[in-house]
Amino acid sequence: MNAVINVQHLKKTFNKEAALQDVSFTIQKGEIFGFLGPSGSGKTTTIKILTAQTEETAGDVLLFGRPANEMKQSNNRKRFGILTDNSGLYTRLSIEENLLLFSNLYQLPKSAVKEALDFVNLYADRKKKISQLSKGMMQRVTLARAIMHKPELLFLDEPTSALDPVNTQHIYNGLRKLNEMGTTIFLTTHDMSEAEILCDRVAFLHKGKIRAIGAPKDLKKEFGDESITVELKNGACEVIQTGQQDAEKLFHWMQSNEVSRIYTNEPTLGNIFMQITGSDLV
Ligand SMILES: Nc1ncnc2c1ncn2[C@@H]1O[C@H](COP(=O)(O)OP(=O)(O)OP(=O)(O)O)[C@@H](O)[C@H]1O
Repeated sequence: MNAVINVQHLKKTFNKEAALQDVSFTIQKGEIFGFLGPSGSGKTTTIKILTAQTEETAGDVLLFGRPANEMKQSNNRKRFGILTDNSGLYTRLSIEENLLLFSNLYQLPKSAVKEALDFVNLYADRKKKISQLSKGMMQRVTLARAIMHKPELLFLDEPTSALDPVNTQHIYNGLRKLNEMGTTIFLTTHDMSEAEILCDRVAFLHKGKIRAIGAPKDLKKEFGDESITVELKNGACEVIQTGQQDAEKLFHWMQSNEVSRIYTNEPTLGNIFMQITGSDLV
């Protein structure tokens, strides 16, 4: 077993209100794992517990086989990186100066700063002061800091929530490369297309409970029907099943050159979330 994260029966209450209820999951080395849920479902609370910023009320939380609170120890800090919305950047310093400070702290070579700036597409803006940055640029600087030391485990809380499509794509490519080099990634999002594009497995979190967990393609198979839609040249739209009976219909339309388009009726992760919980992801 190569579990990087192992969470069993995790519970967290704030003033007697349950934020997490009996949450269990494991994440293997090299996975990109997505925690999907609407606002208030408990995503950030989970990241805070995993990164020892908040204590659990009950349950077992192991990182690299050790209790999560040991990750606070200085010899363990280098093993993971965290991106949250609480930036902790020095606003009067430039982007580059902030990253240089961080690289010194972790005794990284100077080249790590350039690499991190390229990762988040900010090399040209490196002299800008943090106080002058847009929300999306700030998010990219925080991400640069989180990945700079090439951690074994990376926590990303809504990593692209403030980014435009071009930078979002750039970050996705960077995260894939980092993952190929061995970094395990735990990310939270309520963007289901982000989860589909990036994640090997996802968990659906709703009101502090995991409602489903699995690879996006397996969840789609489990919760989808096997129908396909056939659009005919006369404008009609026919939904047919993938069995013998409807195969004959399809054969007939194809033979008589009536088919304009064919597509599967695969549900999106958002459809599945709605089907399971009765509510939207946003
Ligand atoms: N420090 C706190 N004190 C009291 N309640 C809290 C605290 N932190 C979180 N909560 C509550 O716990 C629940 C889960 O919150 P959490 O921030 O984990 O949700 P989330 O899924 O990350 O939401 P979002 O997508 O909006 O960030 C919410 O009901 C929230 O109000």
